[in-house]
Amino acid sequence: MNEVKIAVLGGEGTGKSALTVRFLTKRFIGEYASNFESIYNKHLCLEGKQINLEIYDPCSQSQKKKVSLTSELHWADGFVIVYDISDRSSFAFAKALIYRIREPQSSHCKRALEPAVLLVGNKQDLCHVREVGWEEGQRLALDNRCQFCELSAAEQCVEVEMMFLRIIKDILIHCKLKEKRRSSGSKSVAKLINNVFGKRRKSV
Ligand SMILES: Nc1nc2c(ncn2[C@@H]2O[C@H](COP(=O)(O)OP(=O)(O)OP(=O)(O)O)[C@@H](O)[C@H]2O)c(=O)[nH]1
Repeated sequence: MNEVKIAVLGGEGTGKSALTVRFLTKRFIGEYASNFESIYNKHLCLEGKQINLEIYDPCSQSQKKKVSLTSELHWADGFVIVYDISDRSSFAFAKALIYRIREPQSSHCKRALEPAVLLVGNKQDLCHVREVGWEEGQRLALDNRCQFCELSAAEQCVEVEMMFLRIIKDILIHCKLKEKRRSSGSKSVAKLINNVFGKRRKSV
């Protein structure tokens, strides 16, 4: 069983809960409790692999709050960073979150490889009052080795599902690479030990 942990982060009211609930229940209910944090659990089968998925949806976070993320960086295998395309300040907050995740010292928290990140421009149905261009989102993602998409939790069920499946697949690829590195690392340590003791044995 593969364990996959995703933290859904972003500015206040960007639609973190709407996206999470849409993925888990296929529904958009409009208003979501924002005064408590939740970890949702879901079992799924993806490309023949059994996955135990946990999704962390924090309680309402003030954008003025310091972007510390220490516990999230220890807990999560991947991040969905959400901004609202009709709210420029939420894009600035998403940028700060991505910079924090990509800081060199952050990668020491849980892993040898940097975590998977998917940047999401939500509320695409509000494109008539758009404040953040599609290209800006794409550029931020490209510059920081993130995946990117724009969608609407309110109007697009399939796209939301595809978005979560995309980050899960990305996390599984990262896990595979990590295992490969670990096993090739232990092989080279074994080789080194063998060389050293092999040489000693010869000289006795
Ligand atoms: N038009 C539109 N509204 C949306 C969309 N997604 C969420 N909303 C609305 O945006 C508001 C905030 O959504 P939430 O899901 O509570 O956002 P959140 O990021 O979890 O909010 P906090 O936990 O308070 O930070 C709600 O009124 C939602 O109905 C969307 O795709 N389009």
